[in-house]
Amino acid sequence: MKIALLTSGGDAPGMNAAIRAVVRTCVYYNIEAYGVRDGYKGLVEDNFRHLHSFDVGQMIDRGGTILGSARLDSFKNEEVVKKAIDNLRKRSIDGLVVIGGDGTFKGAMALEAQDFPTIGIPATIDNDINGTEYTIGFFSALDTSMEAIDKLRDTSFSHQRCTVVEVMGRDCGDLSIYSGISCGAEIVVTSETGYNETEILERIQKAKNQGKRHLIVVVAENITDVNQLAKKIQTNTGYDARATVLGYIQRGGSPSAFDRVLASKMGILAVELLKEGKHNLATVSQGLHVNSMSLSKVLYEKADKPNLYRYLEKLR
Ligand SMILES: Nc1ncnc2c1ncn2[C@@H]1O[C@H](COP(=O)(O)OP(=O)(O)OP(=O)(O)O)[C@@H](O)[C@H]1O
Ligand SMILES: O=P(O)(O)OC[C@H]1O[C@](O)(CO)[C@@H](O)[C@@H]1O
Ligand SMILES: [Mg+2]
Repeated sequence: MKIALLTSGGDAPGMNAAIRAVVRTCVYYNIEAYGVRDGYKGLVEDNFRHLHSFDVGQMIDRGGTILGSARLDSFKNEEVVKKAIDNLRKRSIDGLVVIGGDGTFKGAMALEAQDFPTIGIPATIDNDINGTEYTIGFFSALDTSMEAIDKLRDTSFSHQRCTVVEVMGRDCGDLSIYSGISCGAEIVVTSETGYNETEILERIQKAKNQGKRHLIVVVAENITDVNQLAKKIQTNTGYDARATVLGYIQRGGSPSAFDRVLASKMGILAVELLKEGKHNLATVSQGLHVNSMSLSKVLYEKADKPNLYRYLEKLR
């Protein structure tokens, strides 16, 4: 049997641990593993490499992805997907493991629609895949944002400032809300909370009137210009205000223990599913366990996520 694997979309800490687990599990079961360079781009350009056990040594602790990643918009085109499948079939590859976010999973569904057996492993700092409680990379990115906001708190307190911090997550507020809980932020704004500038300014003004020395406001990306918001806070509330965009540091760095374990469990399961002839599935985290679920369900069925804002309210 031959299995190919790729990483796609934004890189996430723990992708290397997932690659390692897929390759080493293949070696365990006498399956040939082939790494594809730069996501779907390498699939279309026929950029494959046979991977051995030693090729994935010394990397469980490394951020990024040794296979490289890319965004290939043309993969939405059926002809481009067919070209990728031609390359896979030419090499007699029996199944493919794709490691990435929701977009990557849509690519997996496009491959399945053309009858190519595919398994998705969720890896994105955004935690925006419905059917899995957590995605690989999310908690590592959270550690990074938590450490950064802790540092901002030091200077924010010292200078009696209102500190506005922009956190990544595309359209999903999870990284922002978890950052807010773990750093004790006073206000968190995400697409789920909605953006009501007047109300935010009123709340900050109220904190000032109550004698609060400083404030942390976490704002998810794609909501508003945080520099402009800081200016408005300074003009309207009496706080000196500054904005910081955390940006791509959230994508890098060594994966946390949680992400390494999650990636290892999911990598093993992905290979075992293909070995058993199962596909069109994603690996998902459910509590402390790793399970599998159909790609369409994982993407489109609304998950019953806990309402984390509840915790924030009580901690204010
Ligand atoms: N509808 C689709 N059909 C086929 N392929 C798709 C589709 N959507 C996305 N893809 C492929 O998946 C790649 C990765 O998707 P995307 O850029 O959305 O990142 P992602 O996997 O969601 O990761 P992240 O959001 O963490 O950066 C795209 O560049 C494209 O090649
Ligand atoms: O790397 P790019 O293409 O700028 O994408 C940025 C996006 O990717 C993510 O970092 C996830 O990988 C999102 O949080 C962000 O919106
Ligand atoms: Mg995505």
